[in-house]
Amino acid sequence: MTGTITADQSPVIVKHTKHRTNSGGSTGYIAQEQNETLDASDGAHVLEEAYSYEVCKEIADYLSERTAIRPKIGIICGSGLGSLADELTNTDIFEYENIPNFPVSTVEGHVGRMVFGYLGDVPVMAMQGRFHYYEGYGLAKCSMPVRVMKLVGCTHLIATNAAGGLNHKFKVGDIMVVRDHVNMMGFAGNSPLQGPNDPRFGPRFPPMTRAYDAHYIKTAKKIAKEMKIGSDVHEGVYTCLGGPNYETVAELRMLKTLGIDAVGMSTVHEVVTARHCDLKVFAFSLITNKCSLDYDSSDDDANHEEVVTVGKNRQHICAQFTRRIVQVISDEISNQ
Ligand SMILES: O=P(O)(O)O[C@H]1O[C@H](CO)[C@@H](O)[C@H]1O
Ligand SMILES: Nc1nc2[nH]cnc2c(=O)[nH]1
Repeated sequence: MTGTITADQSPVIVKHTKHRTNSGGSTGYIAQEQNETLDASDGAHVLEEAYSYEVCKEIADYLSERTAIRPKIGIICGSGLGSLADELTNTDIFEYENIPNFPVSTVEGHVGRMVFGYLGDVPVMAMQGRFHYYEGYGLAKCSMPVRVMKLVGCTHLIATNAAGGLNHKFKVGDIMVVRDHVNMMGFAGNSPLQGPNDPRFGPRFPPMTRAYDAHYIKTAKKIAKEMKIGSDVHEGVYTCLGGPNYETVAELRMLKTLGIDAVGMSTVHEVVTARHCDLKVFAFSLITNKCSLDYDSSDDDANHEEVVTVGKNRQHICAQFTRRIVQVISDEISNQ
């Protein structure tokens, strides 16, 4: 462990930890620098695990060398939506535990594998399982696969998630196309981009005013109409909280007052990372539960079984919806 001094003179501890790597068939360890979070025990900023450009490239190369599929579109499957990846054909599948330096999925409804394959005739790579802050992974680590997607050659990210619906118009099973997000964890000083910036990924201060591509939002709504699910598909603002607990009524009332339509525990940091490295983003939430804004509500308490069950019940619609958006994006990439 080495100490350095930051611009604000607070002590910084850079930890060097060992990371599992099994490239080349043998299991070994490599040292890797870490990014910072606050260590309450001594008041120092302790960098949490960040993946350098070289390590992300190593992971991207590991994947690219083992598949001939060259995706331009990366997909992250939300809770219960992993079956989206089961729709892929001619797949090359990488279990997370076999990818060097990759974390593992620990949440039910997140299988834990990277699937390369074809959705229709479009090559994609899909994360069947994402990483969450509440699993003990820092935001940089949660978002690292987005950088890997970029280095594999993706130009677009489609992020899906399960979320609680705050907007009274939303029903369980509806889809909310994400118009924008409120980065609550960012307000609290936690960002996947914290720490030294590597300009090979993107700029120190990336804009977020157009985080979610307006053209794809419009396209998605058109697709919803064509699929005759227009009344089940909305547009709205998502926020991510740290979890793993669901929200209190007072917290939900506050979020609603802030203009939030759906709340979850993912996606925002992935999108920040994607925009930083200039990926175009389309995201949608499957509304898996209604958020109780009333202490006397007869709604069931939020629970992950319901979240996963609703995901499974709606997997077919979500897969069709995604497939059509992927086709439009792919056609546009081909015509550029
Ligand atoms: O955002 P995804 O991974 O879809 O899942 C959402 O659902 C889980 C809680 O039920 C949390 O992981 C939350 O983030
Ligand atoms: N934070 C949060 N995450 C969710 N994921 C699915 N439903 C919910 C919810 O109600 N709250």
